[in-house]
Amino acid sequence: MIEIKLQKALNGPEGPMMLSLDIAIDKGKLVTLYGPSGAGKTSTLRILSGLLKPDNGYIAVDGRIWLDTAKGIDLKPQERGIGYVFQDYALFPHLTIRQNLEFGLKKSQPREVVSELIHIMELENIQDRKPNTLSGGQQQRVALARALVQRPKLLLLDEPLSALDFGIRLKLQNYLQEVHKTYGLTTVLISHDIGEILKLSDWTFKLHHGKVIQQGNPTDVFTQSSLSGKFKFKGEVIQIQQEDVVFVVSVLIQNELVKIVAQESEVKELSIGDTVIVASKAFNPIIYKIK
Ligand SMILES: Nc1ncnc2c1ncn2[C@@H]1O[C@H](COP(=O)(O)OP(=O)(O)OP(=O)(O)O)[C@@H](O)[C@H]1O
Repeated sequence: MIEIKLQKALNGPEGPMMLSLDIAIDKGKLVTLYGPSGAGKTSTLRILSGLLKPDNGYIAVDGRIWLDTAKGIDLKPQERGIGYVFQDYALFPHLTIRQNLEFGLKKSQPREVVSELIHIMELENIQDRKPNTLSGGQQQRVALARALVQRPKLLLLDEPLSALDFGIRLKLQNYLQEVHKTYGLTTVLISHDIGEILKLSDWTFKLHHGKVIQQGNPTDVFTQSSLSGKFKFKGEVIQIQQEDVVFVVSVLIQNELVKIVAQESEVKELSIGDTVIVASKAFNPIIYKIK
């Protein structure tokens, strides 16, 4: 169990803002922080890792106190047993992949830890290459492996997949799920991708202006609108074509092109490049297994 109580005055996007949290995370769970830019998600991870000092705070992980400002306890980042993965992979460019992982080994650790991670993360074929010869997805796989070298108790992931293509992101999500289970991690993930959150996480905290405004099972947190019988997707208008008396609007949703029949009154306000919501009354949705 991780207990987190903290307060930190921040310069929010609209002026001074108090990040104020009192939350608990069960051991072994993967939880997500979701919320608009500037809500305080990254600051929360930085405080958990010890990189940012809160004004007041108490953090205990499995009964061990990492931070207690009232008692003057504040463990250094390297004493906290944390793996941290950022959106940019931050690998050492002059080291090979294997060397990047070995760099993180503590003196007391056997080198086999690295070989095991190379195996689990399927990095065998690229272990002797330098980071700049790898794709973004491969580099992020390495960054994830590197974060696990020291066998952290807590894995912090700050939008690690958001810079990657949709297909690669799905694959990396599978790796994430795999290592989270294999290593019995407790993981805190920041994500803006609701599909990713639904797929990966056990619990979601919705943050706004430094406060948790909603928390729960992600299906409950994100499907309130679908209880009304609707489902909806966000997409970009790619093409608008007139066909007889109706119009066909092509909308790019994720990486799929969806054609929607619309009336003249509906397309009047639309232009190519607009971001739109495609919504439907889900009277009879069809579900296909794709994997
Ligand atoms: N050390 C600091 N002192 C004061 N203000 C800070 C500090 N670090 C960050 N901030 C401000 O706190 C606010 C919240 O930042 P934070 O990075 O935590 O938001 P976020 O929810 O992660 O946003 P995003 O989704 O854009 O990454 C921002 O307005 C930021 O400028």
